[in-house]
Amino acid sequence: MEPILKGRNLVKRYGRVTALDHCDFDLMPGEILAVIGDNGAGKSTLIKAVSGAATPDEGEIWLEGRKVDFHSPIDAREAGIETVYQTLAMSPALSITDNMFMGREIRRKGPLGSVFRMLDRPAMEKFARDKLNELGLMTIQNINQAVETLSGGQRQGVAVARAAAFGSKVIILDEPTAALGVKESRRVLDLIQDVKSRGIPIILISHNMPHVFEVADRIHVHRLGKRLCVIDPKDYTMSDAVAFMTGAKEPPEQDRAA
Ligand SMILES: Nc1ncnc2c1ncn2[C@@H]1O[C@H](COP(=O)(O)OP(=O)(O)OP(=O)(O)O)[C@@H](O)[C@H]1O
Repeated sequence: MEPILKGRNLVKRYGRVTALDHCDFDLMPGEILAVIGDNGAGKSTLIKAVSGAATPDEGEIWLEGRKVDFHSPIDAREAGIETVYQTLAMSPALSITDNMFMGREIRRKGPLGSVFRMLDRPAMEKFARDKLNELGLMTIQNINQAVETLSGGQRQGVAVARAAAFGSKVIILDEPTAALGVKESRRVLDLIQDVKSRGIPIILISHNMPHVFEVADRIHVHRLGKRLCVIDPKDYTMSDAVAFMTGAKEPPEQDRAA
């Protein structure tokens, strides 16, 4: 099976710091791939490279077997890679519906839409409601409620629903549970599984080992700017993973990345 998203030999330097040092990366279709690593290992830089937020100095990125060259997050988004950052890009004062669309609004049919740019609000509200429903997020009562009135978990839910709604091929979640309580984290983990069950692969960056071990199919361990190994969470303990991450222990040969 070919990876849906693949990085080869990625290098990114910031002055004297090499944040990515000939790094490889593979996301397989339909999987949840966790990316773990110590602070400063280069996880965010890797994610920025595959999501268009940073241009690598060297190396190649392939999406569905085609080489891609992203110059901005918009390029990546248009190609089907949606990133949900911990600091959610949402407008708190706007409604859930408006936040779901942001730049992709449905216009009225005919000249009212094309000339006067009038929005088809009923269609937008229906779409938003359907999408939240599909993902079991209808604890949200009112689709026209401002996002600032939602709980942290619900906001994360809206952001993930937005990513899942627009035909994404890959969803990247950066520390989705970091700011959440136990119950809200639970909801977000369930939501991640739901998105996976729709066939959309997910890259999950997280420092939370129990969460990683609960949902990930494979774990990419990042150390010193590159992929050290990829492990199956069923074969290792959380303390093994942390030991690989920090360099306290070396992974066995068969799991080492080339
Ligand atoms: N814009 C930048 N300018 C200069 N140095 C940077 C920049 N972005 C990242 N770095 C450096 O690159 C290295 C990798 O950083 P990165 O943020 O990718 O690590 P990380 O694994 O995501 O860390 P954390 O878990 O702490 O978020 C670090 O040494 C960091 O200081």
